[in-house]
Amino acid sequence: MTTDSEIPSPSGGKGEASRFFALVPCAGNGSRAGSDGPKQYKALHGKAMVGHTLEAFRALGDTLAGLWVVISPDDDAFAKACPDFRRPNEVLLRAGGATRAATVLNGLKSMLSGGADPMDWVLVHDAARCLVMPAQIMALVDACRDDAVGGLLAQKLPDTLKSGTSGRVLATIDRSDKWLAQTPQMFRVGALVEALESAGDAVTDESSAMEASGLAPRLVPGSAQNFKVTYPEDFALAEAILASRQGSRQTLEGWNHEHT
Ligand SMILES: Nc1ccn([C@@H]2O[C@H](COP(=O)(O)OP(=O)(O)OP(=O)(O)O)[C@@H](O)[C@H]2O)c(=O)n1
Ligand SMILES: C[C@](O)(CO)[C@H](O)COP(=O)(O)O
Repeated sequence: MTTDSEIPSPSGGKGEASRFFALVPCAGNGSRAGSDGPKQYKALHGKAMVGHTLEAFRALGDTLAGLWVVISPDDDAFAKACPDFRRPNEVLLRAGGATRAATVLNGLKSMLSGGADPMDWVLVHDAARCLVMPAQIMALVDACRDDAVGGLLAQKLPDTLKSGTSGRVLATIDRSDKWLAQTPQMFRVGALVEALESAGDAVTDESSAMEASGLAPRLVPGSAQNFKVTYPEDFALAEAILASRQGSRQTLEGWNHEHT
């Protein structure tokens, strides 16, 4: 593993002038969620799940140079779910792949051909992680903008951790160094493309690809509320949390007002 202290700071690129892009993979089927159609289009608290996700990124305003969404080539739901996704810095790409990694890689390559610099940062975030808060995204940006590698939101394990087989416990695992990986995950565009190209389709997140390249991404504490809607019971929980926030958390000012 290469760590921060062993890696030279990026040089030869834009340095301080690097921009920040967000890329939202939105081409999954949601098979574990058991809903009719892809889960990211299910309405929660009056809006499609992906609409809540995009709202959190829009709240960053000028911090983001571009907000990219990658959908399936045959998607017929996004336009109805997010009819206002057409601001000057918003890009919709019909280039979803067979795996999340393929969808992300397709999006990143288009981003590079569309003028992004390899040294620009990209924040990759699941469409299905619709409870992310603008302040959490900014916490990741602030923690990683001077980092040599980049990093991800992640959560320490709140429960005792077991390994098991055939429905029986094998052992209790030391959880002191264990984290649940969340998104956004933030890396330099060029480095992430190279890492995903060599890691292949099997990696389930961007960090895994960077790790396979010998790098050690920074772990930035997220929160339990930034969970990925995955199973049928997750919809009700996400709906209840969105309702409890009463709309104001989706601006940085609103979130700060509520939480300070
Ligand atoms: N080929 C794929 C698979 C997933 N995703 C996206 O990656 C995120 C995380 O994926 P996850 O929810 O785990 O996967 P799904 O394929 O949507 O669900 P499942 O694995 O249950 O089928 C989601 O926003 C999903 O839309 C994608 O863009 N392209
Ligand atoms: C990227 C991710 O959300 C990090 O936890 C997750 O790995 C994607 O979901 P999957 O269940 O691994 O496909």
